[in-house]
Amino acid sequence: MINNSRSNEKLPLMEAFYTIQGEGFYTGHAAYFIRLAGCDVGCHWCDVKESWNENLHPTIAIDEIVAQAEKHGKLVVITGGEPLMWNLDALTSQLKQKGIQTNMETSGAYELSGFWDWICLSPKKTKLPTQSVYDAANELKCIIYNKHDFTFAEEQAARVNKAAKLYLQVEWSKKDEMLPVLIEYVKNNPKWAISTQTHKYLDIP
Ligand SMILES: C[S@@+](CC[C@H](N)C(=O)[O-])C[C@H]1O[C@@H](n2cnc3c(N)ncnc32)[C@H](O)[C@@H]1O
Ligand SMILES: Nc1nc2[nH]cc(C(=O)O)c2c(=O)[nH]1
Ligand code: SF4
Ligand SMILES: [Mg+2]
Repeated sequence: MINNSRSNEKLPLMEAFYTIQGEGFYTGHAAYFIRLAGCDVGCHWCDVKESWNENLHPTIAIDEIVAQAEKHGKLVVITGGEPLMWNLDALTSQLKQKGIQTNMETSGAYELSGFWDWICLSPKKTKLPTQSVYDAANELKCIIYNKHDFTFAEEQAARVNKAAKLYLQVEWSKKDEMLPVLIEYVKNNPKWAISTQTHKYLDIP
């Protein structure tokens, strides 16, 4: 049941910016990113470790986050940090009331909340996804840092719902070493597609 009332709830916000989605199924599409603070999953290669401690970022009223989002197109990507550490029902229902598409980037480590048009699940070994996110994910995006990550990716593909699109994305610092391996893997296992962090090549946020 969507809560239609305006809310005074707040969420910890690291940053919000209008850019081009760099990864996964929506690569190339203009999107307003809302990066919520807080994450305890602890990926050693995480490219946004500044987001981990929510106490270092302000808490902002959801009304205000939505008012800013409204100024920038019709597609929002909620990311973090780990966005599912927070209940996202109020934020996503308000965005939808404004006619904005709600996409999310998540590790799936917490129970699903919110009302979503698209969920990108990027599972992590340190804190596996909940069943609620395996069931709802629209795409599975597994990060390849070393060869063992292909095994982990196959295990995750077996757990996610069968409609989810499957992507392998090279960990940025390992791309010179692992991208050729990833390319061969996808040629041999064509149920997967490659996702690259195109925004880093384009030098945009
Ligand atoms: C920073 S995370 C935030 C959302 C959520 N915590 C998650 O991990 O899905 C956004 C996306 O960036 C990916 N990512 C983070 N660091 C990366 C890196 N060094 N190389 C490639 N992808 C990375 C994550 O796996 C995830 O798909
Ligand atoms: N351009 C751009 N695309 C992205 N896709 C997922 C991102 C994220 O950090 O969640 C991201 C990001 O930080 N920038
Ligand atoms: S789950 Fe996401 S935000 Fe958290 S450490 Fe891993 S990549 Fe970074
Ligand atoms: Mg990023």
